[in-house]
Amino acid sequence: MKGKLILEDGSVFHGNLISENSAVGKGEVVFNTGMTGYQEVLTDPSYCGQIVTMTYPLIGNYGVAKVFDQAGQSFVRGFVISEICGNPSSWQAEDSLVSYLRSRNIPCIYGVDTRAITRRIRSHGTMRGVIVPAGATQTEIDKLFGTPPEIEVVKEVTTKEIYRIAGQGPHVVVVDYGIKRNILNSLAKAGCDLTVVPAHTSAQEILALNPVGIFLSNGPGDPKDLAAEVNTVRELIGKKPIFGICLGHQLLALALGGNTYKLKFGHRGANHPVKDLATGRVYISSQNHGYAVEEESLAGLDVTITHRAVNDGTVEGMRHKGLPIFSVQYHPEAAPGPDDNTYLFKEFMMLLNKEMNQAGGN
Ligand SMILES: NC(=O)CC[C@H](N)C(=O)O
Repeated sequence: MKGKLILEDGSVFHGNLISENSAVGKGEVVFNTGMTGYQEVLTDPSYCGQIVTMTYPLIGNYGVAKVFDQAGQSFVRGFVISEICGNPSSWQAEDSLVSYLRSRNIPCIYGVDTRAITRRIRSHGTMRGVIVPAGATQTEIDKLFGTPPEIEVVKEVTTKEIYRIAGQGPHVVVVDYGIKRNILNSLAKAGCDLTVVPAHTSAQEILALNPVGIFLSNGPGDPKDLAAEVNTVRELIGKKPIFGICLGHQLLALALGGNTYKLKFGHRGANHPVKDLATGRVYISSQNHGYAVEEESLAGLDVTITHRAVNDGTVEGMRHKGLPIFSVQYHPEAAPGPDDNTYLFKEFMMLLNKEMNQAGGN
C-alpha cells in the first residue's frame, strides 16, 4: 500500500506502508544515525510520541529477537526506513522486522528518501509529521496536524506498579520515567538490589523504602513538563546518593536550579563522541535526547560539568561539588551502542558502598 510522510512545513515524502492496519501515525519526527539497533530504538520508551527516521539505508537485515527489546512494547508513533530487509540472516533472529512491525501495529513507511528527510530536519529543526495512506484527504491530514502535541508521555510509559529485582548488594530505588531494560540489567549486573517505582512516587514514599541510593531513569518528552517530578527530585537531594541518566540528568539539573532547552534536532545514534573533561579522554556513546541542560544555568550552582559532546559542545554530564550526586545525558547502558561507558555504573556502586560504610560507622 502506498503512503506518505508529511512534515509540518508541508514537505511530502512518498513510500510504502508496511501494513494497512497501522497506516496512520503522528508525532515529532526525529532521526537516528545508528547503523544497527533498530529493535532497541523501537522499544526505547524515550521515543514515546515520536516518529523515528533511521538514516542508515538498510534496516532489518539481522531480524529481531526478544533479547533486544528494551520494553514490553513499542511506544514510537511511526518508523521511517529507506530499504527494509524482509529476508534477515542472523544466528539470533527469531523473526523478521517486517512481521515484528506488523504484529505490533507500528506505523511504518519504507522506500522513502530518509537522507532527504534528515537534511530537512537538520536545516529546519525537529518538526511534527504524519504518516498516512497515499489517498488521505487534506481534511484528514489537517485533522491530524490539528491535534495538540502530546505532553503526558511519561504517564504512558512509567511502570504502573512498584516491583523488585532482587540483588545481593546495596538497595537502590529506581524512579522509572520510561526506563530501558538494559539500564535495569546494568544496575543489577553492578550488584544493586532494585526497587522500581512509578514516576509520580513522592519523595516520602521513596525514602520510606529505605534505599542506599536513588537512580533517576531516562524517559520521553520535555523535562519542563514534569514539575511534580522535579519537586520530588529536589526533596531527595542531600538525602541519598543519586545517579541520573538522560531525562534523569535533566530533572536533576532542574531540581538543582539549572535550566533545560530544546536542541534544534537532537542527538540520536550510537556513535556520539563525549569528552570526559577531567581526563581529556573521549568516549563513544549511545545517545537519544532532544533536550539538554543549559550550561550557563549551572554557573553559580554547586555543580561541575564533567562531560561535553564533542560534536556541538552540549553538556553531557555533571557532578555535584559536595554531595554524592552525578548524572549523564548519554546512555552508558548502550543497547544499542558501545560499552565504553559502563564504568559509570561501577562509579555509582562506589558511591553506594561509601554511603553504606559511613552509615555503618555511625
Ligand atoms: N533518553 C531520554 O531520557 C530522553 C530525555 C528527553 N526526553 C529528551 O528528549 O531529551
